[in-house]
Amino acid sequence: MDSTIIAPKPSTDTLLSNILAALISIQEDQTKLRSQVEEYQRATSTEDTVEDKIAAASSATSTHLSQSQQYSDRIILTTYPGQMGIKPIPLHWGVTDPLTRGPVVVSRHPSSIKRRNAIGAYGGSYCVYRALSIAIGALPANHIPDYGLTAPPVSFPPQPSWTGKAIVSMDPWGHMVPQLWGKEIQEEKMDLRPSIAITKAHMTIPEIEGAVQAGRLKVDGNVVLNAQGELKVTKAAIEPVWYLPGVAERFGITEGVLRRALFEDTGGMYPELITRPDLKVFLPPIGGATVYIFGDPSTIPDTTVPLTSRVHDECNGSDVFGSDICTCRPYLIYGIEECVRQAQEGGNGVIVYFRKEGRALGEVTKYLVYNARKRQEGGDTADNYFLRTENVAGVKDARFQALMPDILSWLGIKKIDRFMSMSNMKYEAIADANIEVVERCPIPDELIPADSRVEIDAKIAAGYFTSGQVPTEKGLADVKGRGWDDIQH
Ligand SMILES: Nc1nc2c(ncn2[C@@H]2O[C@H](COP(=O)(O)OP(=O)(O)OP(=O)(O)O)[C@@H](O)[C@H]2O)c(=O)[nH]1
Ligand SMILES: [Zn+2]
Repeated sequence: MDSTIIAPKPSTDTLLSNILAALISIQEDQTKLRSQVEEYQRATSTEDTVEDKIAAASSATSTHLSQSQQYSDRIILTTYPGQMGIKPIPLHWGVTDPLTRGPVVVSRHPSSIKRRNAIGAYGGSYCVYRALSIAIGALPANHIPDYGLTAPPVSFPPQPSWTGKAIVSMDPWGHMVPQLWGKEIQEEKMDLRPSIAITKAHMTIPEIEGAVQAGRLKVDGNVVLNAQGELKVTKAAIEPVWYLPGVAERFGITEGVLRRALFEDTGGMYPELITRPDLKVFLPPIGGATVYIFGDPSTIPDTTVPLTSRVHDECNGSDVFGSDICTCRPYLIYGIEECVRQAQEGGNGVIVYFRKEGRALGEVTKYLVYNARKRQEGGDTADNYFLRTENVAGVKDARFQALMPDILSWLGIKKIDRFMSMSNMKYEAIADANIEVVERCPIPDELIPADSRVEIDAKIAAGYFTSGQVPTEKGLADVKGRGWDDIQH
C-alpha cells in the first residue's frame, strides 16, 4: 500500500464538541438535554476514550436506536489493524480454491463484525435503504437471511478466468456463498451474503413482438416461445465487489491514491479505506449490472459456439421512457433482437446491462447538459456535443470501461463473434481483457431516432466505430438536433 496514507488520530475534544453541537441541534427538549450533558460531563471527567465520550453524548441526545436493533453502546467510528481482538477471515483474492480464497465478510452483525475482511456493506447502493429500514424499526439489525430455495436454477461453474486478476470488480464466487459457506452461516450464524443471484424468466418487449409479427424472428418454442414474442431468458444480477489493488492496477494508479480519493470524495464515508490498509476488498455503494442470456449458458465459454453480445449502460430516459435524444433504447433492442437470432441459430446471446446512468454522471448532469445543448447559439450541433457535457461535469464520460469486461470474463467469454456496439472505449477494454471481438455492429441508420443524429455523428468523429463515413468538422457543425418546440406532425 502507498506509504503516503496518513491514518487520522482519533480522540480530540474538538471532535467531541462538534458532535455534541450537532446532536444538541436536533434535541427538542433543551433543558433536559442540558442536564444530561452536565451529567455526562461529570461522568466523563476522568480519562475516557473518545468512544466512551461519543457513546455518552449520543445517549444523552437519544440517538441510540431501540434495544431490538442491537447496536453496541459505543459507536465505532472506524477500526485499526489488530484492534479490539478483530480477526479478519483470511481473504486471498484470485486463488483457485474458493475455500482457500475465503468468503467476503463485510457485515457488522455481532457474529461477523470482528471477522470482517472487507470495507463497506452488502447490497450495493441498496445498503442505504437497508439502514433506513433498520432506523425506522422495519428490519431488525440482526436479521440473518434464510437462503432456503434461493440457489441458482442454472449452474455457473468456475472458469479459468476466476483465478488471478482477470476479475477485480465482482466476486466470482458471489452466487455460491450459501452453498460454499453454509457451515459458517448455519452453525456460526455468520451474516454472509451472496453478491450475485441467478434466475430464469420469460420476458416480452413490444419491439420483439413486432419483429415476430413482421417475420424477422421466428417462433421456435425454445428462445422465442410464442407469437407474442415471449422470450426465454437466464439472468444474473451482480453487485460490485472491488479488489482495490486490482482496480488500482487496471487504471494505472496506486492503491493509496485510489483509497484516498474514494474516502475524500464520498464525504469521508468509509474511514476504513484509510485506517485498514490490511483490508483489500471494498463493496462500493454503486449500481451493479444484470446479465441477460439467450441460449444455453453452459456453452458460453465454448469458442466454437457463436456469441452475439451487447454491453449497455443504463439510460432511463430512453430505455424505459422512449426519449428521442439518444440511441440507447433502439440500440439495446437491436442488440436483444440479434442476440435472440443468434441463440435461435444454435449460438448464444448475452446482454450486459450496467447501472451507470448518463455515462455514470447521473441524470441531473445529463438534463443540465440537454438544456445547455438546446439553448446554445446556433442550436444543438454535433460539434459541441461532448463540450457541453465537459462544461458541466468536467469530464465527458465517467464510465471508464476498464472494469466492465470482468462480467464477460466471469461468464467464461473468450470471443465475441458479433459485438453490438460502436464504442471504442468498450471495444478497447474488451481487447485489453484478452477477449477477441470478431465483428463490430453499428446501429442501423433507420433505427436512429429523430434527435439522435447529433449524438451518433459526434461519437463517430470522436472515435466510435462506423462502417460508413466519418464526419468532417464542418459536417459536424451542420448536424443539428431538434429544438424543444420543433415538433413533426
Ligand atoms: N451525460 C450524458 N449521458 C448520455 C447522453 N446520451 C446518452 N447518455 C448515456 O450514455 C450511456 C449510453 O451511451 P451511448 O452514448 O448511447 O453509447 P455507448 O454506450 O458509449 O456506445 P454504444 O455501445 O455504441 O451504444 C448511458 O449511460 C446513457 O444514459 C448525454 O447526452 N449525456
Ligand atoms: Zn440514452
